[in-house]
Amino acid sequence: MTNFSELNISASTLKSVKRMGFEEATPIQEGTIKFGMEGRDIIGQAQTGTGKTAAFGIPLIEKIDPKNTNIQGLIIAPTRELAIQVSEEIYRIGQDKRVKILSVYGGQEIGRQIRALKNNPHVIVGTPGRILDHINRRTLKLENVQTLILDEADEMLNMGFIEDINTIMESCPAERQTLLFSATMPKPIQKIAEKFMKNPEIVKIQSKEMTVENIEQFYVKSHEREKFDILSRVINVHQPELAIIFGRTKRRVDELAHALSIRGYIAEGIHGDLSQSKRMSVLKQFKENKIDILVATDVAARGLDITGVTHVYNYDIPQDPESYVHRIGRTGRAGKSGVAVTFVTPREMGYLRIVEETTKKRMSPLRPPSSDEALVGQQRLAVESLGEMVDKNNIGDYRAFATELLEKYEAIDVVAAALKSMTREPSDTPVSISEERPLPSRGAGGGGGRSGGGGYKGNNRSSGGRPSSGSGRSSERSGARRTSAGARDGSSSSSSAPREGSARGGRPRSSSRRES
Ligand SMILES: Nc1ncnc2c1ncn2[C@@H]1O[C@H](COP(=O)(O)OP(=O)(O)OP(=O)(O)O)[C@@H](O)[C@H]1O
Ligand SMILES: [Mg+2]
Repeated sequence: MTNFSELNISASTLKSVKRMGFEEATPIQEGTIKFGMEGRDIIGQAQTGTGKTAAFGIPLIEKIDPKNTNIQGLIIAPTRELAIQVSEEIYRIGQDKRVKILSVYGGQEIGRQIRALKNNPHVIVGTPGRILDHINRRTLKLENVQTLILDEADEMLNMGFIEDINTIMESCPAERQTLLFSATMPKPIQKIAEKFMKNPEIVKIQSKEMTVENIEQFYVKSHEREKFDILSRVINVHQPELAIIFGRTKRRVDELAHALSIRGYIAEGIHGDLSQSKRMSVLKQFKENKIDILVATDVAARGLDITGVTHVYNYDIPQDPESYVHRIGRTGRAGKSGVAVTFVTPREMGYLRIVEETTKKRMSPLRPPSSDEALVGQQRLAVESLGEMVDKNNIGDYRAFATELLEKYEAIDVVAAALKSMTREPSDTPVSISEERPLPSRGAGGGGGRSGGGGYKGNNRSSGGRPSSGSGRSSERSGARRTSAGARDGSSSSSSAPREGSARGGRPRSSSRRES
């Protein structure tokens, strides 16, 4: 472990980093900060939650000349929420040097951004679509950019973003430093990356597994129709402090959030069809623990750093192993522990094996808890809360009523009744979750896995092909049967499983995560 003071960083940055509570550099920080400060191009890969933001943020801030009024650094991130989060962390790192940071992303009034751009920020953090928009309006001048950073680099260089990234790169000087970071870097994408880098230093923090050790990983094999009830029971037993449930489509997320609310959980959904203000308010409430369960599409899978997320549930197994790595990486961050549970239908077992092959980590089978076990979980929670209330001792106002009750009833019955009233008893209020089309079937055991680049994203849908303009989200929405959670698991004959925003106007599927 290296202390930041041994890394030759300036006094002002050191002061900022100390204020952020960082003492020792994490391995990726130790491995890249030196090269970054030497001006080298870097591909940095390290597990989720291990401090990659500061690994690129510190050398970036070190190179900024605050007296120079040009934009000197550009960071591109795949989602709006991540752009905001990264800009906040970079701001903190550059605070003592008085570096000006501006984030630009879709869904925010452009006029406001144009005015802010006139304020001479030194660093821009943004999403590709909005950055391009500003380039086209000539409101963003990138000819003095010295450092270009792609956070979640493999996602940014994936089919859906690559054209935009190319155009943005062309607006930056050829003589610049380029830094690429991600927890995953499939070989074909790394090859693309190396083409526009100059002799990059490749820093991969080696570990046995691609996912962090402190996340316990489970899977539950279950039919589509059983998933929701099992999920509720598992949640009742786990009693997560904060949980994220990932669903495959926006409709799925809406329905799950609604169903969880009906069953008494404090849950909200987040996906790309919501207004930006709604997205931000949901995330804020989740960070402030006003929401216990965030239900999300992959829009929340990458980079988001939310303290206190103890559990991640994949209600649907993700199609790409990379997506799995990033989703479960929302827990177990910065050395904390976490639990991840992935639901998999019998037909999708092949995907589970491919995930395991990629992460080099086996998931343990999780036996679905019985409803009695789920009830015991909730009862324990009530016992704990009651005990805490007694310990806090601010119940004086209730003592007289307690005495009144105890004159009439046995003490044990009174306490039992209090516990019952506090227990969220497993509810069987009917909920409605539409069946999701299963992923294209894949031989259990890997079925050849991911050969070359062929397994990566848009290319691995050979059985289903690209969704044509007719097979996108909207047709899926209207076409799918709405059934109650207890309805039969109708196996769909379709081999395509559209994901968020896919096939809008016939675009290739991997443009699904594009945002402006
Ligand atoms: N040296 C450090 N000491 C202590 N905490 C740190 C250090 N560096 C980063 N952190 C904290 O660790 C958390 C995770 O960092 P960060 O979000 O940069 O991870 P990441 O590697 O980018 O993860 P992901 O792959 O999910 O994007 C943050 O809360 C960050 O403030
Ligand atoms: Mg990150």
